Amino acid sequence: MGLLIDRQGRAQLVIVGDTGAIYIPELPRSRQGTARLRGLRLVHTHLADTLLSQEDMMDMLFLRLDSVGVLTVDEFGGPERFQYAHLLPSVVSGAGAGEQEAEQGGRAADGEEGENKGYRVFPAVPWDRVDADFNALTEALEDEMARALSDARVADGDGERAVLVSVGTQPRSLQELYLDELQELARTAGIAVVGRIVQRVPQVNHKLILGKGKLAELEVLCLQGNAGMVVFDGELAPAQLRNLTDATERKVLDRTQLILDIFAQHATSRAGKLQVEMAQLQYTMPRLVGKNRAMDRLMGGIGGRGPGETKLETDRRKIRDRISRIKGELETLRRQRGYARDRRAKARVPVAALVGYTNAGKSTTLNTLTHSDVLAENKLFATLDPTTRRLRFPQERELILTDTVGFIRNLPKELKEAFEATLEELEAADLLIHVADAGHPEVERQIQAVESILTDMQLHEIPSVLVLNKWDMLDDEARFALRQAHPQAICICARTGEGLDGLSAAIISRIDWERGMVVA
Ligand SMILES: Nc1nc2c(ncn2[C@@H]2O[C@H](COP(=O)(O)OP(=O)(O)OP(=O)(O)O)[C@@H](O)[C@H]2O)c(=O)[nH]1
Ligand SMILES: [Mg+2]
Repeated sequence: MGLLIDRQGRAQLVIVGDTGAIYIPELPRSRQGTARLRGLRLVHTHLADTLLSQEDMMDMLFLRLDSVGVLTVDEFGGPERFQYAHLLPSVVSGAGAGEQEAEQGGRAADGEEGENKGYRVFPAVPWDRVDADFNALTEALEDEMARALSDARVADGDGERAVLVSVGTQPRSLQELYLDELQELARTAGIAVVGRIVQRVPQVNHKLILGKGKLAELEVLCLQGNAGMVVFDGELAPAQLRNLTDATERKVLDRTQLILDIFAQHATSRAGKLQVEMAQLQYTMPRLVGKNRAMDRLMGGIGGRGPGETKLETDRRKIRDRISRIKGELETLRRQRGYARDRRAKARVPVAALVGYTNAGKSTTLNTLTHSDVLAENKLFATLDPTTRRLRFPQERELILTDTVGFIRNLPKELKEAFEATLEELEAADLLIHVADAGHPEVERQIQAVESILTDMQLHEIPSVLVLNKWDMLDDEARFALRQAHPQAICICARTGEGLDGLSAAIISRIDWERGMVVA
């Protein structure tokens, strides 16, 4: 038997179960999102002499109960011992706090094992010696939660707050690296990350991705960091997105949606906006079934970016129409760009294109080389539209330098298609200047990712120069190692302009100025 008791001490619900369990019906959604407790505590009986179980803890977590208590019953139905537990307001630090398996009933009572899971379990006492003021306890808890919350607000502004999750078959260390990148993406999108979960599994659970234990851990992190959003690394299938949204009662995003969101924020030109809208529509359409609050965001939530809220109500047919109209318009823009390219080709002005991982310093390099003022900032995908500048060398030599959208590993397929027109600029290039961020811990992996994308796009035959940028961030040892690994590379500091003479010389020497073509 179980009672759900409100803060005035009134029983709101009486639940009668069988010998093994009670089933708590779906409760109305909690007030004011995630910061507060539900205002109900559960007291229930265990017919055997077992104390609070893992199941009880999960109920407390998922329902955000003020507390959960158990009363054990002897063979004659008389009360014996009472034990209770409540959630902890402190922010659980670090990921993977709970690798522990589900505990069996009774064990939770011993020791403070629950501490790092975000709840506290009190020792059992005889039922007539219970001495706890549940209201005072709850009040103190909510106070502390509110305080932790406002501290966090001060620390990271008022953006949305999210917990990042990676579940996969890859080694944990690799998943951590991917999460680092996801965290950078989140930062760029204006989302504060309040927790991370990494789990290595032999096989990913198709329905929910996360097992029940991890889902509980996620709930703890969200609750304590007051996160209204969960971001998964990788792509979620439509059904997974729905299941996770239901299970967590929070907005659920995957990496692709996050990238699309950033693109939507950064798109400025007509073509850029259309391309992003098309990618969003293509990715969103199969995910439109059912109610998913992630769509609020995806479909133009904050600040009205993206295709806009009203489109949410439109049916698939309209979306399909919209996609084909956008395709038409993009085709026109693409043709116009083609003409411009043809003119340049006729004039025999050689073209060099800056390519590279996002945030490597492509725009900064363009700025310093051509004394321009293109937007360069410490954000991923700051540049979406190709920008061209003329670059003059001595002896009347001149070339066109193009800045392009950055690459990222596992570039979502929808984006690749949508940005085809932009990336077409690259096909016409005589020389690719591959800018890499030498100061990034993952520089080698990023260089490889860029090279494999170039191969994918069949651009690997275009001559290229590797540029190791942000050289200023390295110590001598790191410089030596990188030089060894890439003897042909040109080391520069685009911010100060150091090494750019070397880059100019390399560009000049790679281009056949008589024919406007590159020396093979
Ligand atoms: N320390 C250091 N930072 C640099 C250097 N060059 C660029 N940066 C910084 O790196 C960040 C990214 O530079 P961008 O030029 O915007 O990079 P990008 O490759 O155009 O990036 P996206 O367009 O976002 O893909 C900025 O904060 C720059 O100030 C450098 O030589 N040294
Ligand atoms: Mg840029």
